[in-house]
Amino acid sequence: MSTASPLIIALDYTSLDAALCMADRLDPTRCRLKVGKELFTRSGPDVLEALHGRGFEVFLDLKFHDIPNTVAGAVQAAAEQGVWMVNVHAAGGRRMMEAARERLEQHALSTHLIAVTVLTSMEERDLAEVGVTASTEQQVMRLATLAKDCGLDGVVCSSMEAERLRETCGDAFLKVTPGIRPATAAADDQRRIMTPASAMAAGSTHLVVGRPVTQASDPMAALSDIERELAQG
Ligand SMILES: O=C(O)c1cc(=O)[nH]c(=O)n1[C@@H]1O[C@H](COP(=O)(O)O)[C@@H](O)[C@H]1O
Repeated sequence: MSTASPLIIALDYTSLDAALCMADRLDPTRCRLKVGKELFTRSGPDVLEALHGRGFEVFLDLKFHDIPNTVAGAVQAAAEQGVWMVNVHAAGGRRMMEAARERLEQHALSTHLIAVTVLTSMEERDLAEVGVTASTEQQVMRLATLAKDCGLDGVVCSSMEAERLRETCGDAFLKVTPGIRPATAAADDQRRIMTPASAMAAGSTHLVVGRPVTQASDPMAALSDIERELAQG
């Protein structure tokens, strides 16, 4: 089932049962789901089959970062399981991203391939500690431009960079933005955050929302609140 909603709900759970319990409270016509490292490492591909069976499109967020041949193989494996979107780390470089994109093309796989730029949990001092002297924005722009040049469909970035990315990379280049927090929600471990409506206004094409929905006492009500905020602009 395809949805026009920009919302991607992060199923960050420790077991398949817990993830499916949440999926059963959500509606595949109103959101997509994201499966990340913890859930996938625990459940394996079963989770993808179960979510696809419930009609959800799935973003498999394993953030591959390895030598080109290994990443190309992993991206192919993900796409062959029918996921809607898969990601790699742009810091893996041109040859890695091109190999992944070419592998999808060779096998006529239509899964969206996007690249993580700078994690939304990172600030400038975190970048400096790993030897990146550029500002966060400069580093995001550098990696996003490289990802676009390698033929990727878009990037994961914070909504704080989405506006400049829209100017540089255009509307069609996907800007998938985590670090989304309704005004009343806690920031948790996120650093570069925005409200859902501001993130869309800034040029995000998709919003990744985890805890503000999955930890809410009524997740569907929390999702409806976000939809209402988005409709009001
Ligand atoms: O690739 C991601 O999805 C991602 C990239 C990033 O820079 N920051 C980030 O938070 N994420 C993911 O987005 C989700 C955010 O969840 P919440 O902070 O609970 O809304 C988590 O599953 C993260 O793994």
